Amino acid sequence: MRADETTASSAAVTTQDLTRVYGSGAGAVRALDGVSASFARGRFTAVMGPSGSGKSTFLHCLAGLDRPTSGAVVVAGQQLARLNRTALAKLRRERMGFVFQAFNLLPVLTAEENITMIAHLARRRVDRAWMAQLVARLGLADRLDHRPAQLSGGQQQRVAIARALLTRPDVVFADEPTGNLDSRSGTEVLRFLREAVETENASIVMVTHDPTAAAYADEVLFLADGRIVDTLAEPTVDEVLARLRRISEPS
Ligand SMILES: Nc1ncnc2c1ncn2[C@@H]1O[C@H](COP(=O)(O)OP(=O)(O)OP(=O)(O)O)[C@@H](O)[C@H]1O
Repeated sequence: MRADETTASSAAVTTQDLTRVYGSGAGAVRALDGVSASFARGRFTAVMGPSGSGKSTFLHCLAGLDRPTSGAVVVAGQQLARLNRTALAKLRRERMGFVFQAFNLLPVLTAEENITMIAHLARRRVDRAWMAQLVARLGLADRLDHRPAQLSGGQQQRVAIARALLTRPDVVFADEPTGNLDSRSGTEVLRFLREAVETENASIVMVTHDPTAAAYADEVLFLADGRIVDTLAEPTVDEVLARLRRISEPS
């Protein structure tokens, strides 16, 4: 356990009254409108909502990829708005992991080099035993010398997951991680993320449109018009669909 974890709350990420306004004047768009949320350590949370409800904006603000107009984001005990660019980049490298819909692997690097890239950037010694475990569990052992173009989409996403987990981040942000995958590869990815939560106490925040993917989470947050309008613990596909339908109905 890191020293600062002994005093930190059980939350991996918290937000307080998060607001993000794009543009100004009559054309201003309030993409987030006072979102306060807490993502506990060792929990898998899905963020859902209709198109334009603010999901991507929320994830980008949580991950320090976008600056909120007002309100606070705290990751690993640090308030992002108080960090300069260098400190924010360091925090992102060392304490956050990322899994994107488009995989975002470097094409010139092998699978192994992609997996270790963030650890190298963070000047961290690669934990070889942990890496071997990840690679074995993700079924990548015989693919480590391949470049991304030589891998299937599912394999590329599994490389991205190994990269995200290798540094044992405080939180993994996943943006539609199954959006580019067929259902079998998508299921493998979701099962692995679930397993990482169960066995490694990983904390995952995942934006998804897919109720099946959301059902792998411990909890679903529903956004509409930039606000949290509902939450669902221990989600099932049917209940997620019912809640989404309710949100989309005109009131
Ligand atoms: N850079 C931007 N400039 C202006 N408006 C933006 C910008 N990014 C997002 N928006 C607006 O903010 C609102 C929320 O967008 P956001 O992309 O966060 O929604 P979303 O729930 O992720 O949507 P989707 O499911 O379609 O990806 C939308 O009205 C969108 O048009």
